[in-house]
Amino acid sequence: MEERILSEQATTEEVSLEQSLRPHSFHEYIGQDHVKENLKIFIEAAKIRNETLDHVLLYGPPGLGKTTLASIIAAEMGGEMRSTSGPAIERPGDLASILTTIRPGDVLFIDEIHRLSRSIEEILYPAMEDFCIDIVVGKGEGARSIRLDLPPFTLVGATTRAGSLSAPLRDRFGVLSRLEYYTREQLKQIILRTARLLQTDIHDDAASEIASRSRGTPRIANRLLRRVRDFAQVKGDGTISLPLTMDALDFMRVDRLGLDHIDHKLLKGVIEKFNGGPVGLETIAATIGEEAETIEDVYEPYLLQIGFLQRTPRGRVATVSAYKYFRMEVPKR
Ligand SMILES: Nc1ncnc2c1ncn2[C@@H]1O[C@H](COP(=O)(O)OP(=O)(O)OP(=O)(O)O)[C@@H](O)[C@H]1O
Repeated sequence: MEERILSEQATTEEVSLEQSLRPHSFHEYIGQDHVKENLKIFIEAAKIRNETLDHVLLYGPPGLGKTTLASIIAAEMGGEMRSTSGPAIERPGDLASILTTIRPGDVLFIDEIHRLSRSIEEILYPAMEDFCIDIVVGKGEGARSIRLDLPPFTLVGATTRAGSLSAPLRDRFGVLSRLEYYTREQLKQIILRTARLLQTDIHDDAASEIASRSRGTPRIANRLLRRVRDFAQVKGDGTISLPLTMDALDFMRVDRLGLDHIDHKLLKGVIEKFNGGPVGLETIAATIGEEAETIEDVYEPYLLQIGFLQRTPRGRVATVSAYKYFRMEVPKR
């Protein structure tokens, strides 16, 4: 997959930067009101009962703030967050060594939890239900299983694919919260907040423009803001104005809806080569030279969200809105 300014995934350089931009409380965390209000009630109830919060599964596209929310949950519960991810836990020992460092009230955050192997999942079940794990020590005939008690903790799992989670694992979460794409106004607030933290002057209309092109995703909003800030520093006086923002984003080939050349290629491919569809995912993948899975996970969700593409049992279909956006004549179907 080629480097993409609009990628929802964090780049290596962004990981530590994002840490410093992360909101630390529900108050600072913009949007996702429904999820926040629910969590606040559950956290308060758990505190009244002097218990840990039930395990939480956060799901939704990348970059919408799942890790941030997990760290806020930990802070609100007065614990620490230990982070790991599905692919990082290869052997039972990997999981056991994290679980045994947990202290009462901590949050164990497992990103990409749908990628845990079955054998690891099975160790997790008693850990989630009864706060204990069974580990095998020794080998061969001398091997025996010992039970270790764990302090009460909250598991926060994050996934972009809730449907890929096994049913027994999904059933062990007491709270399931779906994160939604952010509105333009919410993204604008996030951009203004980040600009303040980066000590950058930005005009209100410029923040709105970046918000419109951020695909409903805070990670992209913050990234575009930083790139536009580079332009402002090199080509202007450091202040982010609307004309400068438009020039910078056009130069980066991010259009007014936050679509780039790959989205254009995909949509125009469906329209021009397949008369608007329906066309199968594999065929689209072959036409634009991307993996089917990448299209499904990375490119398509936003195009579905803005109503440019539809999923039908016979394949993907370009909508009338997509035709109109590209000023193309809508065929009679
Ligand atoms: N609601 C929000 N308010 C302000 N900033 C946010 C919000 N949500 C996310 N951000 C910012 O967006 C960036 C990405 O968020 P985060 O890492 O939590 O996303 P994520 O959903 O966990 O992504 P991934 O699953 O790909 O790791 C962070 O730097 C954070 O500062």
